[in-house]
Amino acid sequence: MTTREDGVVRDGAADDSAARSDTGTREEHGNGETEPPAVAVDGLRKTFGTGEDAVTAVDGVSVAIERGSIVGLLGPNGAGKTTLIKCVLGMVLPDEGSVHIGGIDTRADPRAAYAQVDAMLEGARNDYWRLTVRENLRYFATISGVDPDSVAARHDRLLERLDLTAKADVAVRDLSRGMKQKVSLASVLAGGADVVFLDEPTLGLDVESSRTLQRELRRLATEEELTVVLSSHDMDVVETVCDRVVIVSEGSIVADDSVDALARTDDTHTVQLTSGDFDETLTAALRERFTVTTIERRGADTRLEVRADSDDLYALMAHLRNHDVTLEEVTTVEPDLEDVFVEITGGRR
Ligand SMILES: Nc1ncnc2c1ncn2[C@@H]1O[C@H](COP(=O)(O)OP(=O)(O)OP(=O)(O)O)[C@@H](O)[C@H]1O
Repeated sequence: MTTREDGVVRDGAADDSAARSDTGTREEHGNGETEPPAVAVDGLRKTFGTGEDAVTAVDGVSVAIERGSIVGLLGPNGAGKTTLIKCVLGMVLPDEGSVHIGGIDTRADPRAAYAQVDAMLEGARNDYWRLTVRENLRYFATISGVDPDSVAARHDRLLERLDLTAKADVAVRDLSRGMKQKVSLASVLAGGADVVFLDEPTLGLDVESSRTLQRELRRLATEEELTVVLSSHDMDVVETVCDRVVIVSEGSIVADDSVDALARTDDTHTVQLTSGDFDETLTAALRERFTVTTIERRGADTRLEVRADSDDLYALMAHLRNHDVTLEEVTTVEPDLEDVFVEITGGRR
């Protein structure tokens, strides 16, 4: 494994089947054989400090991540995402629990377990700025234990797909911030790792570059079975690129499902109500009693946006009936990941 954060290098090692174990869920394959998950975390716990100052950053987390999937790790600031990732990568020693990568116990045989893992933990700052883009890819392939000549075609493809071909022979220090970020990602992928951990990979990227990067991650997951664990505060990125979302709050997993399934479990609805009968007194009364998020004048009409669970919605409609309000239009807004996240984590970002 090579992490871009601290320069720690654990190069590839011979597979040690003695270190493989059956811990963690195994995936069924068409031929009836089972394959261990790409990453299996079981009962992971980590507390920093002692006594009154103790902070339990990871509080008994268990999760299995299947091969070829992109999993988004979300949570408010301080939820424990970074600590969890660092425990999985062996950069922080957990107090309890186990981590298996491709079925290999990371404590029993860390070299074999981490041989196919790479990570970008702090964006662009870990590339070698004096080296060109292509030299960086060759360097990171080499320290992953791969002969760079054997993956030259792969590097060309990566550069092309990330719109970096024209910059291949330019020193990284002469690139824009967004391009440096893309070089960082290309470096993480340069050695052909099976599992990559990406912390805020799209931070600072313009919309086009962010989309390019998301497309490439999806392609690698679908075509090459790359497994990606991606932590981000950008809900749109997570919603677009991830197969599955794991939400962490106060050290524990509070939700773990596909974006669609999470949206379906959200009992809070956003409704837009348009009427010519919303005068100031009625609007003030509604704001007092319900969660009115937007008030918009539209000619003679007013449109209110209200967030309400089923009980509130019933009470709201009764209230409007009692005040003889004629509704011109009622629209229900489908909850997006942001709504679900706010609901689950109590509004913390
Ligand atoms: N080395 C450390 N020593 C003491 N406390 C720590 C250490 N690292 C993290 N913590 C604490 O553990 C908790 C979880 O922090 P962590 O960085 O894992 O959260 P996070 O979800 O990654 O947050 P963010 O989204 O802000 O990056 C926080 O309360 C943090 O202050």
